[in-house]
Amino acid sequence: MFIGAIADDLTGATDLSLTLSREGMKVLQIVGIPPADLDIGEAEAVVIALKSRTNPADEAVAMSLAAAEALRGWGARQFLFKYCSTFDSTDQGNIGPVTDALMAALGTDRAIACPAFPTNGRTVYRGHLFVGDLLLSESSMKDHPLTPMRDANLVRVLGRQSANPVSLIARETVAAGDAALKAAFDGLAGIAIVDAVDDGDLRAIGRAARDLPLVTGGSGIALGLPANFLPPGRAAQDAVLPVPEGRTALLAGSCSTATRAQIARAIADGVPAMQLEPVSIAENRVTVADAVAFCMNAGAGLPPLIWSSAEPDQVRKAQELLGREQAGALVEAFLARTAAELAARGFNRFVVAGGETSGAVVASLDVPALEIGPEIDPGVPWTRSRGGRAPLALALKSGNFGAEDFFLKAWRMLP
Ligand SMILES: Nc1ncnc2c1ncn2[C@@H]1O[C@H](COP(=O)(O)OP(=O)(O)O)[C@@H](O)[C@H]1O
Ligand SMILES: O=C(O)[C@@H](O)C(=O)COP(=O)(O)O
Repeated sequence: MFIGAIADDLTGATDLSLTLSREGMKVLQIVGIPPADLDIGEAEAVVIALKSRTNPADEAVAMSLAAAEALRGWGARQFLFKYCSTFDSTDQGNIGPVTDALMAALGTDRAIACPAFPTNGRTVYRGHLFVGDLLLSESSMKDHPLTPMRDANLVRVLGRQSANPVSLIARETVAAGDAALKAAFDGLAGIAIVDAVDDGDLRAIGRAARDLPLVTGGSGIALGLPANFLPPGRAAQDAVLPVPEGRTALLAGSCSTATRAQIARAIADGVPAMQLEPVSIAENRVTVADAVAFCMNAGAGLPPLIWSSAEPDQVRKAQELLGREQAGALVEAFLARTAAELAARGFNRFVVAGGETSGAVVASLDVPALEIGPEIDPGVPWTRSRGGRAPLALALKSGNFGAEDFFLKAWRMLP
């Protein structure tokens, strides 16, 4: 096994698995910390999907170290810590503490950090993260329900989270050729934010990172890594998919701008939709049984959508009443229980919007591992469950990814 990856959320893990498999690697994505005796078969990359992005830092560190230990046991030659392309974190963590802990566990004094994902508009220039044309701090990420991002200077952001020195390797060095970039990596002490504005930069970073024990970043950082290990000319892996006939449910807990637009579009296109609201859940005015009945009665046409996504003002109000974590946890648990009940009633295809939401839903569905299927939109593949009670097709969408017609596009791709 070549690349051992630890992803801090489930949609991030599928995003990364898609990139690695398109670059030719045989990828196995595991959900949660695996048993030590799990057979990884012929996998050349193993991606362990955690749900550690918003946990207390010590929990995230403990989970990540346990995942690293499993990957080490399978002989990983290089470790990759995957976090969000919008660097979702707080001053307490978890990108810094987890990177520090992995560096210590791997016995290395250096690592690079690059969340760039140019295909989806995330670029890093002079250490500043851009989302499209906006600085991170001016993008909708400033209002994220769990990890509001109000500083675009990643050297500063990571500097507040990490005990290691944090420096910048600027675009000039990235563009100066492989030898110059490798020399910069060789001379590094601590963690370097690395600029990248296009896929060419990411491939150059990948080549230069060949000997680094630990690489961290968004899925883009994986573009150039497989070629360091695979024979030349390896083609993209076949996308697997077919699942038995069954019903589809659409579940949305992401409050991102993209997901809200996708919900509006799906409703405009005629999808039967039921809106959730955290305070109503807390007061038992809406129950899982209501949501299940709604889906069961939705008829044989377009798939039903259960959604909680709200504008920043509404999210703030719910959080003031319930607490930030409690509001999120209530919605996550509601959608997760709804999915489990639906799975028991013949639904075997789920489209889920939101990283934390997907983590909660998949945890309730008994899915030990995932195989990567065809891409729906950049960074979002269909996946098929491996192991577990019954085969499921799962499209796990990062909140801000996907075109406006994502929900029905995903649904229409299934046989
Ligand atoms: N109406 C709402 N009010 C408050 N929090 C909400 C609401 N709807 C969803 N949430 C919570 O917001 C969080 C969204 O995070 P996530 O699912 O990771 O989406 P994203 O991929 O956009 O980051 C989840 O914890 C979810 O339960
Ligand atoms: O890197 C990314 O942007 C995604 O892979 C990702 O991690 C997004 O997280 P969520 O928006 O919480 O789904």
